[in-house]
Amino acid sequence: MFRRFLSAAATPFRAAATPAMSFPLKKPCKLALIQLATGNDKTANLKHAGEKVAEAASRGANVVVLPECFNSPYGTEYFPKYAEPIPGVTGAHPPESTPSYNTLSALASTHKIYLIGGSIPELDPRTQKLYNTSMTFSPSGALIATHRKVHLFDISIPGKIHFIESEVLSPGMTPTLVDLPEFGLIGIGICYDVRFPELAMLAARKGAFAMVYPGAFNMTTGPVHWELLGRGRAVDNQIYVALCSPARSAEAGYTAWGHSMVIDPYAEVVAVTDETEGIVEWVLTPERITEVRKGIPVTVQRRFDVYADISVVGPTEE
Ligand SMILES: NC(=O)CC(=O)C(=O)O
Repeated sequence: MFRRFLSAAATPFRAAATPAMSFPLKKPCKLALIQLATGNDKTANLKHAGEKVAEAASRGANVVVLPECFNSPYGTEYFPKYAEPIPGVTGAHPPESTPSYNTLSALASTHKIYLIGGSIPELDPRTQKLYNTSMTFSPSGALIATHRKVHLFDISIPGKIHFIESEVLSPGMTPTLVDLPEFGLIGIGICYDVRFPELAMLAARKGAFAMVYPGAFNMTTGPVHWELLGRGRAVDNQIYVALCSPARSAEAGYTAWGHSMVIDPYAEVVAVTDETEGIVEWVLTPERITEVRKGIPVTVQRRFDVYADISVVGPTEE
């Protein structure tokens, strides 16, 4: 199951096999990706995120996305210090212990937007485990989904980059599909999750119109893989893909690649920025999905007599 759904509108993962998905998106949806400049001061990061979310909302965004670890520097040494519990996921918590949740909820309700709050280091007080977790809020400020990064970023390229998230983080155990009732379903992944086609495939096969990945690629992998992976997930599934990075900072221990982008269902990069702070916007339309799927009808040409239907097999239980 997609067990991290929190909304009544949640769609069980083991729904009937995907129906024809001609209209996964119900109406045009303006998406804004905030390539946020962040630093070491959590309070300042939250305030600045608020300013940029307000800016995106004032330009008519329906769905606003923040980057991975938007409230914290990206590094295993920082996660324990910046981690917070998430109300509703691990019970009730005093407001002073959940500033990121409070800020995101208030921003979503003030601006009447869906807010995919990048990710934050999450502390589960029941187990003392830490996760890299994305929260999604509805326009009423309700938390409607959380996604704990399923694939932890454990890589070692000699002389280039060594990063082992699993030294301090635990992996999430479920894919995440969130229902935005006016628009449709969106799948959420975090950064390294984009390297695993299965999450996007599962979401698309369940009817998602987009995969959204808050992410922070780096100066080694970013130039070669960031766009390639995003376009791969888009062309495989004929869905929109959004990649939302922090802005690059010369002072940060981890140098983010930047280049937040929106990719359309034909795998074209339709909106992109450089490495500096900025907002990437695009209006996602049902017509574009329909046009692409009509022209290249892979969504109805699959051969489940030759290979398994992953969306019916589904993920293993936690
Ligand atoms: N930071 C990540 O999770 C992933 C990344 O940078 C990469 O896959 O490369």
